[in-house]
Amino acid sequence: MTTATSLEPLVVRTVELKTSDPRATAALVDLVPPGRPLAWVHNGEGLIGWGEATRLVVSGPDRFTKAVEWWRTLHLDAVVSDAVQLPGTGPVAFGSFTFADGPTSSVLVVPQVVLGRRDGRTWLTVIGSGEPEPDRPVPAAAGPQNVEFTDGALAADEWRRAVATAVERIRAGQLSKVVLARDLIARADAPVDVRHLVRRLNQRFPACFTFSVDGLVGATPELLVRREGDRVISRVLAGTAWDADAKARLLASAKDQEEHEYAVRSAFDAIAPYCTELRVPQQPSVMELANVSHLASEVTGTLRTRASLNGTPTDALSLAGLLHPTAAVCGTPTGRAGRAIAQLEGMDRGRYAGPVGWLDARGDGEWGIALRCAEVDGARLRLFAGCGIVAGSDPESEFAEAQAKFVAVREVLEG
Ligand SMILES: C=C(O[C@@H]1C=C(C(=O)O)C=C[C@H]1O)C(=O)O
Repeated sequence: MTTATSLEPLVVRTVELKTSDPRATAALVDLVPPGRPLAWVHNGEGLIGWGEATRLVVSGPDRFTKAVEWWRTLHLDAVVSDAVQLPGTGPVAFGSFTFADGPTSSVLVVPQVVLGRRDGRTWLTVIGSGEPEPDRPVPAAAGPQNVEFTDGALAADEWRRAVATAVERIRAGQLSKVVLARDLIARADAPVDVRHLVRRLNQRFPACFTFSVDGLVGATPELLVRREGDRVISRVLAGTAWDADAKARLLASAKDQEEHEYAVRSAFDAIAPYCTELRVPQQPSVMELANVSHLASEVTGTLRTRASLNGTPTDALSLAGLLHPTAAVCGTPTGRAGRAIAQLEGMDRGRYAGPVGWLDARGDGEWGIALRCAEVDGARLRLFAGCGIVAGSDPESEFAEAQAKFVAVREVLEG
């Protein structure tokens, strides 16, 4: 299924903001507009968007290729004046894609106004007729008062049993790894202001990518792919600990190293054919966050020219489509793991664990994996957390791991 709003040629203009402009010095997250804002912020830099010039809604196994084609047609027809010429200037689309190939909707949204920051430079892009953007930081948004949490699709015990079934299947040799997730429903006494979530997540997890796209809001540590020109990078995470000595325990844990290796291998294999060189560190490092720590590997490479690939697109979104789903969120082998997820989780993941990020007209962009996030629908939120299951997994500690991952969003909702 594909639907798109009008395909009138877009008129796009990017200008750099003077340092005297208050928007050039305000924190990006303080400028995020109310409603259903668009945002992608990391270490104080990134993009935020107002309004909607046009959108694509797409689903199915070819959702990525359809979206790439739609975006290509849209920006090729656009009339662009770009005085800044950096990744993220000129026409930009924010996107959030489903984990699964089913009928649930994925979206690309082209805002009317984008404010971007990189290397201390701030720019403003107006797309179409634009709409007035705030000329100063918006007052802080209040957090929700009373929030109640209830189980989502599976109660705690049912989910532990699903993990036990997965472990049995793995030990029986049916597959090597599967990532099982669960959802949690939160109800606040009034609609939740997304700006509050964005600001608090960014404050608590500055090294993560804080995102807000069409009601999906979170702070993910996992960068599926960043493309800048011919440079490509994927920060693969898998293997988690959350107690004292997490770092030493992770580096010494054979089970976590195994989980991690599957994820790195899947990312490497997906993009190696498109690269002239692709490097993987010999040993993973440890990424320490406020709630959990992960084994992490940065896979970095150089893309082949498009001509040498017979015209195969290697824009950031095409690469995200090739990489998705890595074994960090699906499993090994991919097909069997995907089927086990559909059988055992008892829910539709929606856009959780799918690619979320942005794309420009050069094909540069950043796509994270939508983790540590919630679908926000007024006063009701759906939170997600999952864990990689291998032969050595124990249902009780996987449950505790999922709880530790939920903390990211729970904390900003509760406090
Ligand atoms: C699936 C999630 O996280 C993923 C699974 C991890 C693991 O199993 O150790 C670690 C990081 C992520 O790749 C999640 O946060 O929901």
